[in-house]
Amino acid sequence: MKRWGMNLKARIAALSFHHKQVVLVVAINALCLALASVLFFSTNIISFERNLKAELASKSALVRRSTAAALAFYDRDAARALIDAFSSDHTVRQASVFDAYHQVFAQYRRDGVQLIAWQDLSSDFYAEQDGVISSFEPIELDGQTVGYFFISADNTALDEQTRSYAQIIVGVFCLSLFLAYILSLYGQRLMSGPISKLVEVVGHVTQNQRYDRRLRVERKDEVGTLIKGFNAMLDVIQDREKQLKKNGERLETLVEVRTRQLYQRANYDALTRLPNRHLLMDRMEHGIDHAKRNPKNLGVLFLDLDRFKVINDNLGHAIGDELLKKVAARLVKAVRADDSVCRWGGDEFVIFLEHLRRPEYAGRVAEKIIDALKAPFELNGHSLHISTSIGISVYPKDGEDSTTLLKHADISMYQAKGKGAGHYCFFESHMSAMSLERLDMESKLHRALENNEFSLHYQPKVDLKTGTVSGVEALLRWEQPELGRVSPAEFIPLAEEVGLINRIGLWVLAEACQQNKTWQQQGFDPIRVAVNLCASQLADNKLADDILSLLKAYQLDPCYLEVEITENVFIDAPKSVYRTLQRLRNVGVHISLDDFGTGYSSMSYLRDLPVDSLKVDGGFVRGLGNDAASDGIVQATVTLAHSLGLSVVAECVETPAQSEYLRELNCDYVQGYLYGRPVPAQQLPLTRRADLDQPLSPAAELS
Ligand SMILES: Nc1nc2c(ncn2[C@@H]2O[C@H](COP(=O)(O)O[C@H]3[C@@H](O)[C@H](n4cnc5c(=O)[nH]c(N)nc54)O[C@@H]3COP(=O)(O)O)[C@@H](O)[C@H]2O)c(=O)[nH]1
Repeated sequence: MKRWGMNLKARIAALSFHHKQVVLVVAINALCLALASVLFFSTNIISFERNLKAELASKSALVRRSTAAALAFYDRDAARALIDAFSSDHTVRQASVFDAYHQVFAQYRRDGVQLIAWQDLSSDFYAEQDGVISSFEPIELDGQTVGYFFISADNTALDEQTRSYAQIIVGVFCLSLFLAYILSLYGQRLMSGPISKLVEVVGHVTQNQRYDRRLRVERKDEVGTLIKGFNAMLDVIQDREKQLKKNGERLETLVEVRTRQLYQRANYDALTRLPNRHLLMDRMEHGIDHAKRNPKNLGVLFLDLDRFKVINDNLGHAIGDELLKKVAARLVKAVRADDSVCRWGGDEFVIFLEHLRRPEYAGRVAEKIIDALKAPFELNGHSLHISTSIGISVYPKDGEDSTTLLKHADISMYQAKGKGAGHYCFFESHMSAMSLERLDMESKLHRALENNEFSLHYQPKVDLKTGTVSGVEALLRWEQPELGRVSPAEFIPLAEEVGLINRIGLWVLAEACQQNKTWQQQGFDPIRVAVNLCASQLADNKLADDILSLLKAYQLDPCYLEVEITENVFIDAPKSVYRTLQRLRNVGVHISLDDFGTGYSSMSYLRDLPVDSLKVDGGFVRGLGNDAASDGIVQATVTLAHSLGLSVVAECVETPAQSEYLRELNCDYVQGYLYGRPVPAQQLPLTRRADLDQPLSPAAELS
């Protein structure tokens, strides 16, 4: 039963809304009809039965009144005549009149009906049997019971009536159910037709994802409002859909652009727009794979710009960046379209040559590149000169994978740097070991300051007129526990490259100032101590402050400090370098131009430089007396310096002849092995008067 109920519930739930409503209406109708039928049926049957009984009771009353006299006069015939009248009434089964002594007085019975005896009569007023109704009552006359009357009749009329009522009820019930069904079908169609359409449109919208269908609003009731609302909702959805589509398209474009940007960012250098190292490696790998299948040469050129750091530090990063862009453009122009020019990082570029007929042709490309960079770069009113050192490795000779080829090109680039600016160098197998050495030295150099491995040696400068030591040049020495003494010519360029020179340079300045003060405190005549400064130190805007602080800290008069700078620091130098030097000079620090004659010297620029003396390069001094050009240069330098009010120092004076010659040329000061090699402070042969023809002997050492 429970299962049946659940099945019915499930079936009803599965019905459409329209059918549910029909079922509901029919069910309610059936219920009402059933109730009405039961009510109608029961009231009618009851009243019919009551009528039958009333009729029987009135018949009984009539007979009792009529037979009372007959009983009183014991007139059986009269009573029988009255009773027999029932024979015409086919419903009466039997009628019996009993006298006061309960004896049958008169009787009628229909054929086949068994007569009832006095003793069978119950005291009930109506003793009912199935399909029979009866009446049994006393017959009274003047208040005295003179007899009894019993009558029974068929109840079949009631059955017939019941049956006919039932037929009517069933008929009416069925007809009205049918009508209710038909009417509710029609009514529901009328009511829920628009809802069905609504459902259909919803289905269409959901299935096809198209929001252009609309329902006609034909009604003004709730369904009409619902349809209006539904249409409005579709309008909103359609608008949203359009918006979404537009947004989607915009997003797609954005994703495309971003993907392109990401690709660009991942594979290209943001500044120069050249492929970056990632894309280069990719291209190299691809090229090597190809070359493995179709044997051919590939070239890798590793470029490092010379002096870029100086320009960048001096003129600022903005100009440095512009310069890199212009260099990149010239590189691209210098090589063929199928060669890959990539920015490796900083001022380093790599050019990958995929079509190299012969390994040596890579050298021609290098030459082309060096030539391409020769013309100055005009930037922000500066005419900048830059060159590049190029290392070359060739596949398959120098390596069969991209990493090895790059490493070998890098190593040979350092070799090229060793040759001076603007050179190239092919990789050779012995270079690997040299490169490892360099790396090793680099790491040792990083620890040298902390480990107190540096010291200063001092070389005297002698006044040619008085023969006295007028000053000393402080020269840095590095005593590395494992490598022994490392030449400054070797480690100073390395310190510049790895960015350690400024820290080391500051240490040199502090040490030299302190030592000079110590000499003064020890009672020696005050002398000037010269310290070499390189370009990146001068590019540091804090340099003047640092030097002034040191002088103050060691209470050294600025006139006892000299800084030696090379002409190269002025090439493309920003105003700040001049300001630094001018500031130092203003307080009395002596400024000397080292290696004079080897750089870009020109009369006009010399006039404006904040310098006090020129130091003739040792190369010219060595040529004195042997080489007319050297003689001429030294002579011209002395004349020029004096005409500008500058003093002249000649370095690397090794022989008395050179010394004599310099005196004749009117040179002011000399420095060289002839007067003393660079030695530690304690061994410095400081003399008040130098013997110009003899090197200072350790015997003359002051203590
Ligand atoms: N920025 C800094 N540079 C420095 C510092 N200390 C040294 N240096 C530079 O290193 C280069 C090599 O120096 P060094 O090996 O000390 O050579 C110097 C002298 O020893 C050498 N010299 C001196 N007299 C003679 C001589 O008669 N003959 C000869 N063959 N060599 C001699 O010359 C070098 C001095 O050169 P210069 O500076 O040009 O006066 C060198 O470039 C140093 O400048 C430092 O602290 N900071």
